[in-house]
Amino acid sequence: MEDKKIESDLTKKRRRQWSVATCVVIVAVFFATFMSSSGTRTMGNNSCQCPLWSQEARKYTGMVEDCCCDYETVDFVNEEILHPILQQLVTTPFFRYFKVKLWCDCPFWPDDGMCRLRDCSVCECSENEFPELFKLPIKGLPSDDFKCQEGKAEATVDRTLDSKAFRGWMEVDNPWTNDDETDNAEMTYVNLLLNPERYTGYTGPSATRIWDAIYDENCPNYSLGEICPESRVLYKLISGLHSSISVHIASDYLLDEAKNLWGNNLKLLYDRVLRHPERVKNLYFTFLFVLRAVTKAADYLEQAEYNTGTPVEDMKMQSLVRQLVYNPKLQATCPLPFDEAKLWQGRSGPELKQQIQKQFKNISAIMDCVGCEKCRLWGKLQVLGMGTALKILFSVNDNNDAKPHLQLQRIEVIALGNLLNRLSESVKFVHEMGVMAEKAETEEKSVYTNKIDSWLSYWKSMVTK
Ligand SMILES: Cc1cc2nc3c(=O)[nH]c(=O)nc-3n(C[C@H](O)[C@H](O)[C@H](O)COP(=O)(O)OP(=O)(O)OC[C@H]3O[C@@H](n4cnc5c(N)ncnc54)[C@H](O)[C@@H]3O)c2cc1C
Repeated sequence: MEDKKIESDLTKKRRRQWSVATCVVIVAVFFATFMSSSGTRTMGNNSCQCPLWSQEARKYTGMVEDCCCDYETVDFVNEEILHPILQQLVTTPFFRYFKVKLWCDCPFWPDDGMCRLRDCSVCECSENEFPELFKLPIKGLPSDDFKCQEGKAEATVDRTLDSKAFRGWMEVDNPWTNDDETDNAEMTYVNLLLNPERYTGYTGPSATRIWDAIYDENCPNYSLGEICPESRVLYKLISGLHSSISVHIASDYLLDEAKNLWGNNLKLLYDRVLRHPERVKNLYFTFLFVLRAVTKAADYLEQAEYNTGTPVEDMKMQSLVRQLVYNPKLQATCPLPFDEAKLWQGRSGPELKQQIQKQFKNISAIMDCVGCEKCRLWGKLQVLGMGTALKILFSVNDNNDAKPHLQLQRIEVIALGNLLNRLSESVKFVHEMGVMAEKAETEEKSVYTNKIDSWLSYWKSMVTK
């Protein structure tokens, strides 16, 4: 009898131990899942293996990889010089009107318009603030073609066309992009100030498909040995742009839809960018790359014709351009943000350039598949800006005969200026809010860890009872 009682006590204790152990395992699995819940695809674990670029270093000090300027200097130069100039520059009439083909003629798959918010649609350009020189009759465009936007008529863009090239500006196609920028058919004018790049609610399989296609396009299963510096540059530019878009979503997020309350979403900033140090590094890299293109084209940009018919604004703008491209502080601290001369040196340089140019062109074609009008606008603008930077850096050498070879279109300069501003904003936001976002994340995790610890202690005490 006594033996049976001891045995049943033991069985009960064992059962209790088993159930506690099972709970501990469940908790541990749950905790491990939580800790590793990045939920995001890094370049290291998808089909295109690029592990060389994801070397972890959580502190952003020293030289920006493949660049000639360190993180501290970039932050200083950006906050002291570039950001204030660029913020003013992009509000001028020259830079705020962008000519773009917004129609959704995706060459790869049917558009699936996944836009959830009205903020997805592009706003109309107001007639009276549009520079006179831009105004030309509408040419053969259906005004009621809303098939690729969620918004109603009031959310559509101004269809006024600009078939007249600005004085002093070339009508040349950008070899790095898919759209023919000299073709004014189906082009639309957009006031960028009315259409800020921010959270739009564009998410899910449609958005993922675009990013997947972009990465698959430019990083197609390179084995380790096949990764050349040029392909690495292209990957980093795309990743840096992706980081910048994510930063803008995080910095201007719809916190409360009912109250239409917009603000910072630091959790999103952490999850999508900060917790992946290589994405932050690629953002800085992309910023320096585009900055190098702008300073390399300094003479061209300084001498270009910026007449928009608003003399006071135009003079102010020209002065801002000079301050940007010939800035003595910038020249003293970061004279060569990126050294493009190191690329295309191998014997297969020309073929490689052609191949990478083709890849970038395809990436630019994918922009027509972005299922949210506003995202498509900024995607196209920034890809054109990037294409312009590539054109400046890789079509023109540093010899004295360089100038005659560089031919830029007005919209290329507008895209380049706006892209640099977007990247400058992202770098500033990451620098200013990064520490706070990381701290908030650590605190949240420690609250969670404490909860789990006390839970574990409770169960342990149950076992030993
Ligand atoms: C061209 C374009 C413009 C867009 N513009 C906007 C916009 O203005 N507003 C808006 O709200 N949404 C915009 N989106 C959608 C937005 O970028 C995201 O796709 C969406 O918010 C869903 O995010 P996600 O967390 O699923 O990850 P996504 O940002 O969609 O990323 C997809 C995958 O790519 C990888 N990845 C993420 N970031 C990087 C990086 N920096 N480098 C390398 N790999 C990375 C990750 O593995 C991730 O899972 C745009 C999308 C595209 C394609």
